[in-house]
Amino acid sequence: MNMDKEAGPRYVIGIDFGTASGRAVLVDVRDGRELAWHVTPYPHGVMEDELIGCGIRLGPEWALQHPGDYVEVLRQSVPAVVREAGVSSGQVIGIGVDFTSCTMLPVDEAGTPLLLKEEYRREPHAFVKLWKHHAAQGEADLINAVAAERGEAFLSRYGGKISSEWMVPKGLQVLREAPEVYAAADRFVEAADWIVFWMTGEMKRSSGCAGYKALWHSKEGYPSAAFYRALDPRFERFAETKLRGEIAPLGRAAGRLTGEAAAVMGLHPGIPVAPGMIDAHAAVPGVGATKPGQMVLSMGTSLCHLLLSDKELAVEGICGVARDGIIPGLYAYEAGQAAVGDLFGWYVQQAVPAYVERVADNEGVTVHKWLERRASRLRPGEHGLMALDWWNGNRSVLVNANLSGLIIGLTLQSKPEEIYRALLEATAFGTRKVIEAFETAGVEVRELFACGGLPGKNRLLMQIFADVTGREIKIAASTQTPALGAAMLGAVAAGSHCGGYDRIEEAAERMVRVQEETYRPNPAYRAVYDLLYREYTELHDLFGRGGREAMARLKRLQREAAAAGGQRDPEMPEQGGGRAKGNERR
Ligand SMILES: Nc1ncnc2c1ncn2[C@@H]1O[C@H](COP(=O)(O)OP(=O)(O)O)[C@@H](O)[C@H]1O
Ligand SMILES: O=C(CO)[C@H](O)[C@H](O)COP(=O)(O)O
Repeated sequence: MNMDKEAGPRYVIGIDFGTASGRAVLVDVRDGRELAWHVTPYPHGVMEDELIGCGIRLGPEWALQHPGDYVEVLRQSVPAVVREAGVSSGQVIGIGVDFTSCTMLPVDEAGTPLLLKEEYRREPHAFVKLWKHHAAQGEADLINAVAAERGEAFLSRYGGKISSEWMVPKGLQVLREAPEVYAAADRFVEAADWIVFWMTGEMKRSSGCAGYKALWHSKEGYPSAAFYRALDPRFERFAETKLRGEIAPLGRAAGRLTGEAAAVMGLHPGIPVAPGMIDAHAAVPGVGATKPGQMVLSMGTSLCHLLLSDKELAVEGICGVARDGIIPGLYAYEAGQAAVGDLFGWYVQQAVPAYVERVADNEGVTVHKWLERRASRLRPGEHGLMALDWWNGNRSVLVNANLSGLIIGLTLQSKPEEIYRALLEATAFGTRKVIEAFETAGVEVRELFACGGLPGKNRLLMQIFADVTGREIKIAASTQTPALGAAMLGAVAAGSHCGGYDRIEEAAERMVRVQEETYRPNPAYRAVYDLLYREYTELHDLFGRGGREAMARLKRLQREAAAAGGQRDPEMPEQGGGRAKGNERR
């Protein structure tokens, strides 16, 4: 592409593919100003109960998506931001994308998703398995047992356990439950890599997705064939065949926009496209974090903790660590909580009494807002409740999707706003556990930044996080931080010769701001929260480490009942984290 053709300022587009929707943001390369953004809800949403359109029931813990929805985001949101910003498409010099992960799908030799072929349209295993598809826990347990028994060195890079959310358990589940789909799949790819392929025609694997979610290491590659064979003889060549593909490092273009993709997106062909980045990782440059000791809390449906450090140490229950994983020259650690916004969303959609909805409606506020206002009037400890935030299992530090939610202290006097506050607090206690795991291992946490949808939605939540962790929290100025981070990668993919930047740190210096207002801990509340945290820890250890298997047994009974045909009533409304519209209304 000849960038001299168009005079004037240069722009980049960042596209963030979240759990329920995708959004594009158009950013000025010179100063990071966001000129326009646009959200496209996924038409199929998240399929948790059945395959939309054909009524095929899914088992417990399934979560699927349709890749056509991602293309819809490109078709709608990209032209919309160019139009709304009033810029010429010839001034767009780079594109970056970030995606939830591990969100994976089987494709054929041509890169076409298997579910688009007639014979697989009704086959759940041919669909995209979303990051929060937890039905591969049995496979994850097997992988962890076999890896520990064989003394596989990679385990320590992943906090000692692999999560059911990742590529290998999901691939193994396909092999065991739908061997014909496994055989028909030329490869399994991250959705982040597939959408870059769709735009550029280049099927490359982003180093971040491969490193954090598919057990790949820049020096050691994937685990050995002997390891995969020990899992299942049919799985021996999994990495060599189904995961094959060039690894695309950060900081370079993965490819250029094809003519066909450019026509759909209303852009010029030839624009450099950066390799896909994990959504939470893109938030790190997006808030301007580039130094050791800086931790970014990417707070949305889930919460991802990203910590930069100059040391590599073994930390309990992290999701992964990689040198150069996000910022060149530094180690980037990832940990996480699998339900945060989704937990609050579940409560609002599934458990608040009808009167709350009525009163909120009369007052012209959402149920979330009403509950937040009421809960803000309570002092710490006043509700007498304590919750374990494991509604979607525990990602860090216990790495166990068989764990589930819990509230104790309920009485006949308990009020909805009290329960809501207890849920907010539980997620903050979970984050304190993660911070302590890093510090216990000797990895310093000096500064906290928060970004994602939640900081702008719920002030009480942010204050509770500051009080419970006892730390100041700086809030990203951008409400679209992962998309901004992705746009910055687009600027780096373009490089300075095309009007972008050569290094991500340079892009961060020029394109990022944090808000002036921060959340500071309230010392009086801190002391009570220290006491409450002790209670949280006692419950956490009792159910998470103490050999109490009640949660796992209940899940097993649930699976057995489902297998015997007693699945959920199709007339019941969808659960939290389902289709975007229902989620946002309240
Ligand atoms: N006022 C609110 N307080 C707390 N959580 C909220 C509020 N409004 C929406 N949520 C939750 O926020 C989540 C969406 O967060 P967001 O960052 O926008 O999405 P994503 O994680 O998909 O990028 C949903 O799970 C929803 O239940
Ligand atoms: O595991 C992840 C990142 O490593 C997922 O992408 C993430 O947890 C889902 O993100 P969001 O809450 O923003 O939808």
